[in-house]
Amino acid sequence: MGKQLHIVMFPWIAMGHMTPFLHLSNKLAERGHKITFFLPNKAKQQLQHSVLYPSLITLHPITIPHVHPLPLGTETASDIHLHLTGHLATALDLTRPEVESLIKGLTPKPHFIFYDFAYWVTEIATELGIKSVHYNVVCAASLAIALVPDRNVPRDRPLTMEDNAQPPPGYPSSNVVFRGSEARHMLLLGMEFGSGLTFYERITTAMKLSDAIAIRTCREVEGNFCDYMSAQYNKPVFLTGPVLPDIDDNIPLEAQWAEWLGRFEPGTVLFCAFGSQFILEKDQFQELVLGFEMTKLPFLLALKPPSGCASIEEALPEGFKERVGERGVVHSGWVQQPLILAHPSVGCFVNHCGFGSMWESLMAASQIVMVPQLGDQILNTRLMAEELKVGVEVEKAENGWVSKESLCNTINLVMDQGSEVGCLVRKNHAKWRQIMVNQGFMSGYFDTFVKDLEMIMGT
Ligand SMILES: O=c1ccn([C@@H]2O[C@H](COP(=O)(O)OP(=O)(O)O[C@H]3OC[C@@H](O)[C@H](O)[C@H]3O)[C@@H](O)[C@H]2O)c(=O)[nH]1
Repeated sequence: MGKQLHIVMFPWIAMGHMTPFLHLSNKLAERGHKITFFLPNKAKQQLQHSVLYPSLITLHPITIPHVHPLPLGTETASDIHLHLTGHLATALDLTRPEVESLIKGLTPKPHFIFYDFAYWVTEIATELGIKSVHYNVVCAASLAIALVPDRNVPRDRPLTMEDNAQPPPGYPSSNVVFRGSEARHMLLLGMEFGSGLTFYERITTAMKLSDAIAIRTCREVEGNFCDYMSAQYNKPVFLTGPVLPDIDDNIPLEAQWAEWLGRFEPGTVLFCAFGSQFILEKDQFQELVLGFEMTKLPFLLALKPPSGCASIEEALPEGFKERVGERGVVHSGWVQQPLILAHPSVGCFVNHCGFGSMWESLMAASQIVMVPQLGDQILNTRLMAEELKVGVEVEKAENGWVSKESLCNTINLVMDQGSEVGCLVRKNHAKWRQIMVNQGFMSGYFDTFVKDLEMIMGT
């Protein structure tokens, strides 16, 4: 090993950001590097068990100040409704004095600070002679389409749908784009996100001030978007690869799922999960579960209770349980998604194409059906469905509604052994999976990433 690096991690205070930053920390610690990770206290309790190298990784709690109108005790994005998130960014900015004094007190002096939303840590880093790396946990395509200097986001008026209709000049794809009313997902760019600055200003400033941009992706999948980012910001773009946690052979799949999945033939079960964040509306939730019922295939759905419902039971359509019997399970708790995907009975993964699930679906053997909900998930889906052609996106109505027929037809299309589309995505998926599971693929990315860091350390 070369020199031991000391790296400060300071991700945006949302589980979808802190978790991949911690996966990255584990990979760096695996190679002997030291990590100091700043995060709110509750998140520390939740993530502590995922620290694989406690002697090298220190989770350091920081206090999130109270900001009106956030509920008292708010610490992360999971504590609040999406529309309040901008105020949480104000709270993040108010941690600056604490973060600054913590960084100044660290020994040995850190070599790097990895951050994403806290653009101001770059000023602290520069003053102390520390390099700053803007680490991105979403696909390069979503950065390239939305968060580059050449995107025109007016300051003097609200952003409109027309502003969002076209990708920025030189954007390298006509497939990985928003279509029609999906452009509404870009309206966030012009919204205030923390006191006195928009989301667009926050993130583009954060990237401009960095010594390097790092992205959790790989060149094989997103090389053209990474090159575009590098040209837009005129700085190096380092890739970590997907950084998926290794499956721990000592932790088996929970017995209830192993037993239930074991009842079915290989490749016949539908598994569905929509990530850690998104909550469906009740009518859409019911429509989707009816779509699974229509397929006549066995299914395991790991879904949160829909909006306004305290439990899954109360949300299920009338007579649903009696009709599907033992063939279908709708579960509201957390399941071990990677282990379920590795089970031979699972034949199709219906998912929201969050960035973590996207990589996990590529690594799994099952067919892929995608129902994206949020902006970056739509672009991930287009990458998978239109560029790599490894899965199929369920067709939505213009207002975003997914009908049970549309879901059922898409699942049947990929599950039908004789279907042309099913065969094509199966073949392409097998090819990509082969590349990704190849020993050395992930570790090769990581070795290069560490070399990249060492290279800029001396500059
Ligand atoms: O029941 C579950 C659900 C999810 N998971 C795991 O939780 C992770 C979910 O991460 P995803 O990135 O797919 O989705 P999330 O919705 O949680 O993430 C969020 O941040 C990343 C963005 O790309 C997403 O758009 C955003 O929603 C996956 O690693 C998945 O394996 C479980 O282990 N069990």
